[in-house]
Amino acid sequence: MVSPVDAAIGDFIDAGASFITFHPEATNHIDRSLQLIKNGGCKAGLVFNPATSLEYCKNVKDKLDIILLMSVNPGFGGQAFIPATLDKAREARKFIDDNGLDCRLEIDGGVKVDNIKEVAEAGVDMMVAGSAILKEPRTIEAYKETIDAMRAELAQVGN
Ligand SMILES: O=C(CO)[C@@H](O)[C@H](O)COP(=O)(O)O
Repeated sequence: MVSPVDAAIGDFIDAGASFITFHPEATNHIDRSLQLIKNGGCKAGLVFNPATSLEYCKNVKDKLDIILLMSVNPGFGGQAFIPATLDKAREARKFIDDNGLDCRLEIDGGVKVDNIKEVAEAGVDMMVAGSAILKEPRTIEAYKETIDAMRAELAQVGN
């Protein structure tokens, strides 16, 4: 979680970012921060901590290219997935679909082989997985095995 938001946006644009997201509670002017990102040619979005309401989306929906739901309290990898995030994902998916938005729905935190299918079934289309993949043994083969297992789970979505 970075604050102040607006001062950092230019740095990320200059560094070549394609998507820039920020926490709504970290800026004084959500609409202005989203506009700054879009004016810089990047896709823009909001990040929601587990206890932060999706209400912030309502008045800026035309500027949202991505909604990112934190499924842990940000800080470090290896935390357990917070199950209530699944309801929040369903709520966000409904908001995106009801408003006909061209907006990705991402989740970050505690995503593993054994919950990635449930996450996708809640309407999420981008997942961040850290410790599930980057664990011992730290080999390309081991990483691939986990990613393949995740892909196999995703192929079962809806079954
Ligand atoms: O930034 C954060 C949490 O602060 C996340 O990106 C996690 O680092 C993802 O790691 P896992 O929860 O998958 O281990």
